Amino acid sequence: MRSWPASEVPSLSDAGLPAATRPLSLHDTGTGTARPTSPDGTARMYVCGITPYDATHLGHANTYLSFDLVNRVWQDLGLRVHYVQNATDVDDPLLERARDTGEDWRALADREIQLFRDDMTALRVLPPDQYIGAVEAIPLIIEMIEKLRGRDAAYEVGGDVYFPIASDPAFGQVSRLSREEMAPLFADRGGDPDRPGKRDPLDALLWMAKRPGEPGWESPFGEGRPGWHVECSAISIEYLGMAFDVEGGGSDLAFPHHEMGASHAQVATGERPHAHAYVHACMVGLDGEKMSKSRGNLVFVSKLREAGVDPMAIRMALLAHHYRSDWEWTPAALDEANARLGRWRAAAARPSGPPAAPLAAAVRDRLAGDLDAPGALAAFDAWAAAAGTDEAAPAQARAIADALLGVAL
Ligand SMILES: Nc1ncnc2c1ncn2[C@@H]1O[C@H](COS(=O)(=O)NC(=O)[C@@H](N)CS)[C@@H](O)[C@H]1O
Ligand SMILES: [Zn+2]
Repeated sequence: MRSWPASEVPSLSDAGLPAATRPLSLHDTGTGTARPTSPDGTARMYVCGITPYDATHLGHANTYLSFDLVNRVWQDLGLRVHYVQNATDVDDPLLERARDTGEDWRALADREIQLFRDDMTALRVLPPDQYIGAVEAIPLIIEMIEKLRGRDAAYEVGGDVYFPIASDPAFGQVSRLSREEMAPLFADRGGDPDRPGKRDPLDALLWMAKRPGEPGWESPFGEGRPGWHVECSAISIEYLGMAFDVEGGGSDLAFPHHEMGASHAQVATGERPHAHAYVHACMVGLDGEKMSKSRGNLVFVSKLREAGVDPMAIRMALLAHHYRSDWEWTPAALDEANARLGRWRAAAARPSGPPAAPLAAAVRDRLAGDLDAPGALAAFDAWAAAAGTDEAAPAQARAIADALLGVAL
């Protein structure tokens, strides 16, 4: 599937600034600590994409923006980044929405994915090298399920195929949750713990036999459609291989999605780990609840853009929060971001300013420490508020805002 146009990432050394040196440290859910990412030459990242309906709300945007910072910091360190993202363009919630609205599920997915591409482009989120839909990945998914069957790590219940978590001794090492904590989350997030005939309530669906009125694809285990988690296992391994650097998503993906996906990948390949770090971004809320389709408390990037809001102000409003601390959206956030953007643009339009090398060092230092974007914004505030006579500084400051924060001044 087509991704979206990439905005140019300026090289800070071309702008006359020193090279970055501090490696990026990210909080890894699997170990509960922030650890330096140590890609060998090419940094490999898989970020779970949208299920294409209700795109792109500010929660989605906040998550993709967080991993855009990872991409930019790695590029600033001189690393090549291999970035892969999926789109879950066939799955229960999508088919339900299409049924509710009477729209063809493919048309719904296509329209929402295009909206997502436009919003990501406006927010200057760099595109993945491969943007892969679940439907186009079905041959890969079937291959992975065959591998699991070959390792006796798949079994049938009523025509559907399940993954036995007992086949993975390391199950639980991504989320580090107890079984008591896993059970309710599994039920809440698409699982079917109470289905009779399963060996373990937490066993996850790999392939669902075709239901009447639903799409289905041929497979060696009957006509049907893929389960959710196996889609990201199959796509991530196909394009990145095992032991890639970062698997990313919002915190609601740690369990079951990333746990299960890692388990499928590790059992199917017999290799470990699936990813070196599992990185999870916070939940953005509105009116006291996590912004989510089911609650309908959504603020859409496209609606703000239609209302004439500068996408750079939206980006700055999101960057004002640490990527791992849940927060609530308020209209005031946009006013503050607009004012801040105005101050930065005025400062970067001056004929001279304070030297920019210390600014580059401060922004890099803050971002390298588990993406402290609020700290990086504060460093830029300080530069913008100070006077100086360095005539190269304003252009260098613009390059710093663009390359590291994705903000076009
Ligand atoms: N309120 C929210 N705040 C922050 N991130 C959110 C919020 N709601 C959803 N997300 C994140 O946005 C991304 C897309 O969510 S989604 O559209 O539901 N799609 C999926 O989770 C699957 N297609 C992943 S394979 C996920 O990483 C999810 O964690
Ligand atoms: Zn995923």
